[in-house]
Amino acid sequence: MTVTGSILVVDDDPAICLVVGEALRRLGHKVKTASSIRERSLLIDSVDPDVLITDVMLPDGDGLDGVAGILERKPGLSVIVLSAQNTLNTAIRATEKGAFEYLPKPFDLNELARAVSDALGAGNAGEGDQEDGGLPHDGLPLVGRSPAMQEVYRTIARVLSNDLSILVLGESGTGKELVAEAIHSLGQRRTKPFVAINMAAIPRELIEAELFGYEKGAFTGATVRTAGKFEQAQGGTLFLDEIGDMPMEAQTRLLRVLQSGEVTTVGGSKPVRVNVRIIAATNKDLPTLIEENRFRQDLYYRLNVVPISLPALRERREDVILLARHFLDRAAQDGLPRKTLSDDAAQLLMAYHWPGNVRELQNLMQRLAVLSRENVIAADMLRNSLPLDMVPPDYAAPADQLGQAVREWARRQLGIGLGQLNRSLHDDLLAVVEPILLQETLASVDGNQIRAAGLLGINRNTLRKKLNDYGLDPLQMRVAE
Ligand SMILES: Nc1ncnc2c1ncn2[C@@H]1O[C@H](COP(=O)(O)OP(=O)(O)OP(=O)(O)O)[C@@H](O)[C@H]1O
Repeated sequence: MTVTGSILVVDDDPAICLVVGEALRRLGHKVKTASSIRERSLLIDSVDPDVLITDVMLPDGDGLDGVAGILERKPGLSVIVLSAQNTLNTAIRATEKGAFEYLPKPFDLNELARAVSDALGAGNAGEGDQEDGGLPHDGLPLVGRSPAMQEVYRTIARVLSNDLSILVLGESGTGKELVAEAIHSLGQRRTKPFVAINMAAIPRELIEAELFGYEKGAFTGATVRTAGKFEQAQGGTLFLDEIGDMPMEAQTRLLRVLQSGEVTTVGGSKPVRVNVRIIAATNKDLPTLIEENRFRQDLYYRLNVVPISLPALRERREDVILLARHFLDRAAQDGLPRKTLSDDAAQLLMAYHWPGNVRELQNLMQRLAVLSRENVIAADMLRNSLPLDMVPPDYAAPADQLGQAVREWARRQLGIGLGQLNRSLHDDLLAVVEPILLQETLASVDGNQIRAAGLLGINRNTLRKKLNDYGLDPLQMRVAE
């Protein structure tokens, strides 16, 4: 049975209030709406909602400010935050303020409905410390606004206030170490050390000595007692990179340390208590390694308490340009000449397969910042720098491809005699291509209808009407800002 409740929706976009309000009412909830912080404050006591859904950018201020205060007065309330900013920063702030859920715009109505129903089932389950913990929000390291990255940000925000073990998964160069550093530097252990060790980069026979330390004389060359990475990370975070490459014997020892919370150096006998948060990472498929008896299942369960999967760059092409510009900006901050991307270069970057993921993109941008003589990086320049076999040969002529597709479509329609039916071929074609154009444009500006209308060269009302005419029912599609 679905639990229903009373909900206050706060958003300055009347369309969102309308759409969200309607959708929730249809599910049996009682809904009131407000368009500003002032109105929210006026209604919060009279409506006394079970769930508050609030936007962040409101006309009279930041919608997150004041949330902690509201929760203090109404501890049973659950807050769902909506935001078009889609950054790690917003996800973290929302969690810190005690929000139950954070939904980046454009969001899916089903997702919102599920969040509301979870919130009603749970009461306020916000894990935040209800106050601005003074975290270093500026210069957050992770760039990217794709839905997949937003999921990553949400998980990061949820693990900052606890010590759960994290397993970061993803291809090489997707940012696994960066995620580990972000969790450390934003979390409660940030004043203590962050120590990283790469299992694939250390000779197998030295891994245990590196991890657990060794006593003087434990082996040839051990001239002084040396603390291992566990001891070095005392109080902080230990990042175990390429964990899939760890030899079996070392895995057994690692498991024992994790279970007992104590390390004994190689050649030593006195255990030392250690308090470290473990973040492991791998680009290998650990369940397969377990089947092949190359990875311990019990260790896997211990490490994989919270998995974070980083998508390959080719699976989030919408982040490519954002990242490319970020790396060009960074190069400029480092004193290199400021470079920008031409439109065709941007298209080529989006079309490329990026086997080396973000690292490959970063290296390419740094190289171009140094080598390119022009201030605007052109596609030709990229063609010389990227392995050509990886670039789709037909990328350069999207307009030609579209023309060819239209030609084939028109011939097919005419061939089956549609012209004699009482229908308009012109409207039929528009009905195929225009919704795609509208949706893609909206998605590229995070659902902001004003900006989308600007890019399309039509006014906002026309855009709204078209969305309506094409049956792009805002109730069915992702909600725009
Ligand atoms: N989302 C991102 N925003 C900004 N920079 C990023 C992002 N992801 C990765 N990078 C940069 O790309 C490079 C590679 O990232 P990182 O070393 O974290 O990847 P990795 O997955 O740990 O790679 P490997 O598996 O090879 O160790 C780094 O210089 C990192 O700063």
